Amino acid sequence: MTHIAWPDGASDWAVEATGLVKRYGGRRVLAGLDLRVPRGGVHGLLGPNGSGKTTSIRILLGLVRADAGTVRLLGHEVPAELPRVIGRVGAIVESPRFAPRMTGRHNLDVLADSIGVYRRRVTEVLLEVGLGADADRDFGTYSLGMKQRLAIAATLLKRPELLIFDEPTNGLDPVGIRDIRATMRDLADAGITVLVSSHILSEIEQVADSVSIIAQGRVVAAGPMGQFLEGATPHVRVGIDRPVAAAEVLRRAGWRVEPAEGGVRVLARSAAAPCPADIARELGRADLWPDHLSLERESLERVFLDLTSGADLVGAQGRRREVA
Ligand SMILES: Nc1ncnc2c1ncn2[C@@H]1O[C@H](COP(=O)(O)OP(=O)(O)OP(=O)(O)O)[C@@H](O)[C@H]1O
Repeated sequence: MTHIAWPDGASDWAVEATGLVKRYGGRRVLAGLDLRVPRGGVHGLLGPNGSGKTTSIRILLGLVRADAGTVRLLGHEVPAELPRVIGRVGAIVESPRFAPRMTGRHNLDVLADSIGVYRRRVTEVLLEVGLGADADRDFGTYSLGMKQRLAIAATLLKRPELLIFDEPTNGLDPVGIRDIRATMRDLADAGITVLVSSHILSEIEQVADSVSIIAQGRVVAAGPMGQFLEGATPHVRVGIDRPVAAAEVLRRAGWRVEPAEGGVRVLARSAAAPCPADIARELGRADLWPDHLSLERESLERVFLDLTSGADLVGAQGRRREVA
């Protein structure tokens, strides 16, 4: 059972993978994975470590052969028609290798020559990723974030329509992460489709227009980002120094209550969102006084955790969150 929330009639996919199965030894790493990436925007492929993100991406790029299933990249079947489409796709799957004693620009010049791209394109791509000012420094002196941006610049040389990045912010500091995020946003705004994998929710939440959540080798939820959060009812976060007593009172009053840092989280009694004033009144009657109450929207994090938390995911399908 999956939760797919693409708009009716959506059909313009940059990536369309159906029923992908991959086994390593006796182990099934992909278990019938269906992945749709709409043309345009940033699409996040979000999943815990080991869920099959890299394997899926490698299959999309024809680097690994699936045991079953089909892949279409920009409308072409992969791997059969790969030569016809690969020039329109840029990817970073592993750490790219550049020469440390050559400048960023020189590294790209060499690459441009080898793939038959004019060198003036090198200047353009360096500017596109914000490396204009550092282009003439040795690659070895770059921060990790700058190295990663140079790798992105390299993928842009051929003016791709689709970019695929596997965990591009791994190992970066917060500034590097922010820069990569901004770069991905800029590229998408310029009309390139960006598919980016990550196991870090907040990163995807901040940059992606749509998302596929992958767990144990399958896509368990997918759709435009707004769909995930819209369907979810808001909850009230209650900051209180006696959370156990507060939870008891609120449960008796009919709310669903969960522990939360510094207090409790109150979920809907019915389809309507819980009302902070009602909660405050109930607590006040029991001589319990919260230091704050805030109405919060469900975050992608909660949806993700519900969908990917081992036992729930496999066994208790009824408990899964509907996002459609
Ligand atoms: N070449 C291989 N041989 C054997 N097992 C593999 C191989 N490649 C991947 N695996 C296994 O397949 C599973 C999925 O790996 P994959 O790298 O696709 O996941 P991932 O979601 O990208 O995880 P991570 O974020 O940790 O990279 C893992 O258990 C991994 O150990």
